[in-house]
Amino acid sequence: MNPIIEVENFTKQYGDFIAVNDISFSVEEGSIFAFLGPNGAGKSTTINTLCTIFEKTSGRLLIDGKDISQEKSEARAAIGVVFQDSTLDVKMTIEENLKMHCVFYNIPKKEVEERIQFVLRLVDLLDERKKIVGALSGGMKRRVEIARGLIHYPKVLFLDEPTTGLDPQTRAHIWEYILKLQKERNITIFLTTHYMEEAEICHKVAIIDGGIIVAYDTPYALKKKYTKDKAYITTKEPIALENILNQYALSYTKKEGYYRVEVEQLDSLLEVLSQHKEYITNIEIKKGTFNDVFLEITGKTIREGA
Ligand SMILES: Nc1ncnc2c1ncn2[C@@H]1O[C@H](COP(=O)(O)OP(=O)(O)OP(=O)(O)O)[C@@H](O)[C@H]1O
Repeated sequence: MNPIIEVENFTKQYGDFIAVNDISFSVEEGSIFAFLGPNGAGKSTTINTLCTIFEKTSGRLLIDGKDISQEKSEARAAIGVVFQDSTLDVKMTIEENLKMHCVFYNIPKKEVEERIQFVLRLVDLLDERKKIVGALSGGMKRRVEIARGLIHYPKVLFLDEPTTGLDPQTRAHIWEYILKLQKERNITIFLTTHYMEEAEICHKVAIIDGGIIVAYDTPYALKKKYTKDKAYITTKEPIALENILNQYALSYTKKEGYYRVEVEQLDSLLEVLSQHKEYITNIEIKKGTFNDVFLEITGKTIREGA
């Protein structure tokens, strides 16, 4: 697969403050990539630089093979952006907002209607096109922004925290559109998020903390590397269970009414269970979560739900 975004040794300083510190990564064409990190980690700085809004301090950033500093307009033509804060004109209709964007991108007049229909169909807003944006719900506004970000048919869509501030049902809907875009249109999606479950849906995730990429891989590989499954065992013979756990060198914590066992070696756990099976009254195995990944790597939990 082709990398459509290439970032090499990117650094961004605000005065003396280094907001992003020498990061490198690439994003494959047609994939969904998440930049996951807490407040102030450097996500918006990176996205805004890639979108040619901020100037880099140093490094090389390419979009669709175009250097964003030297071939700014070519790079811009390849990207669509949905910002954290709405930039729609609330006094205008959906259609008028989109038409204004067509002018901005020099879209030939004869193509405007076809494009408006195309992008509004993608986000299921075709019948609402005459509605004033100010009267729409938060979720609908976000969908209009996504439609607007697609009107010039970009190869890459940048979404800065696309679902922040939306209720869970609306968030799920926005995700339906994101997945549809990627699947049906092969558009590369680059999004920032602080929601763990959103990062989990993406093909690749880069975890950024304090301006540095601290991990970069598929969600599956990150969980495999940084988390351990846990077994929750309830027994009629606690002392016997402790003895076997010690014998197989499995770490455990005694809790009120059950034992929490770190599953370092599945073989060892299976041995323990088979030797102790007549006393076990309940067992539950929990997989490691993305929260565990983040905690393991950064030593802290990420702000959720903001
Ligand atoms: N214009 C600026 N001048 C000075 N410092 C800035 C400026 N913009 C951002 N910063 C600082 O750079 C760091 C990274 O900020 P950035 O907005 O990129 O983080 P973020 O990960 O996007 O966080 P959030 O989730 O809050 O948007 C933060 O410490 C922030 O205070």
